[in-house]
Amino acid sequence: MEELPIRPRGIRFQPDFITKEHEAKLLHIFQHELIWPESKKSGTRLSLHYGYTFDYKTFGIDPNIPYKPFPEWLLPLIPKLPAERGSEGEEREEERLPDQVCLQHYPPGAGIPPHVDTHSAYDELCALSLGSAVMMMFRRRTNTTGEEDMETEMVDLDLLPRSMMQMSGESRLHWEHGIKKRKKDVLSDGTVRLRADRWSITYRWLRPGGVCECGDVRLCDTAQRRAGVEREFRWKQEKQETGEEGEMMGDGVRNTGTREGINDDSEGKKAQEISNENEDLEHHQNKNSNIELSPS
Ligand SMILES: O=C(O)CCC(=O)C(=O)O
Ligand SMILES: [Fe+2]
Repeated sequence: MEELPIRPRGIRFQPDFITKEHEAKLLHIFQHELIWPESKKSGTRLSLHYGYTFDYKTFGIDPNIPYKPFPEWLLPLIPKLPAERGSEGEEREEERLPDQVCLQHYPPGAGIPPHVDTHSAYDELCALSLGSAVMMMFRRRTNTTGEEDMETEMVDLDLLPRSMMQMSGESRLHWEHGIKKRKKDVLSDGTVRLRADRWSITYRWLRPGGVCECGDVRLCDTAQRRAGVEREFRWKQEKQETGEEGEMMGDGVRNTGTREGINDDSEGKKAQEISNENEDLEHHQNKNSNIELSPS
């Protein structure tokens, strides 16, 4: 996968990871063979999970929820990462299967709030896009002269159907990413593009040791815990900064600045199939209730 010569650094991108014919077969499976969770509100993002389930008490995997094997259709879609992968340059096994895979359906108009996938839990992230193209937004906030004075840098990345993207380094740790809830995207040449149904497959590898050393107190849950950041501070702060509860935040939460990984169904009900509306809310609640419990 080639690294894109843009800010944020660390985005690797491979257009046409699969053929159009292969994509058509997958979309048929997604639409006619898979059983999706029921949507409480039409037009919201839905997800299905494969592999291990995240445990918010240990920040590792939940030993009580059985591993859900990858289905046949998923096997040829697993990205092969280079041996030197890893945002901190650690040695990794080559071609280790991802620990968690999340298939998401975005009806036109659906989005995902800006977030970083939890630093302590996961290292590498990849995402395959299928169906409609969509504009993903990367966002970085820097504190220039003081708390009150935040500078926000935004970069749009066009996620073309059949493309595989890897987020590593800066793009993985120090920038948030999200997809605006809207029915159209405006391209860099001014063209307005209508959205249609999109599916994405997110691949996550657990971070060995479950601790991130990046030190980014704004985005890293390990750094926040070490700094004793007040539990609710992050979203209070964000609200103050942006007054934002609008377009990007419409998925049932006020803020997912450090949105937790994925499936939190500790009661074991429909363990791998929950709507993202609830999912984001649960992530947030669990984040808040478990941040002190995590091992350092
Ligand atoms: O839909 C995508 O391409 C990315 C989704 C994402 O950021 C996530 O699941 O954490
Ligand atoms: Fe993400």
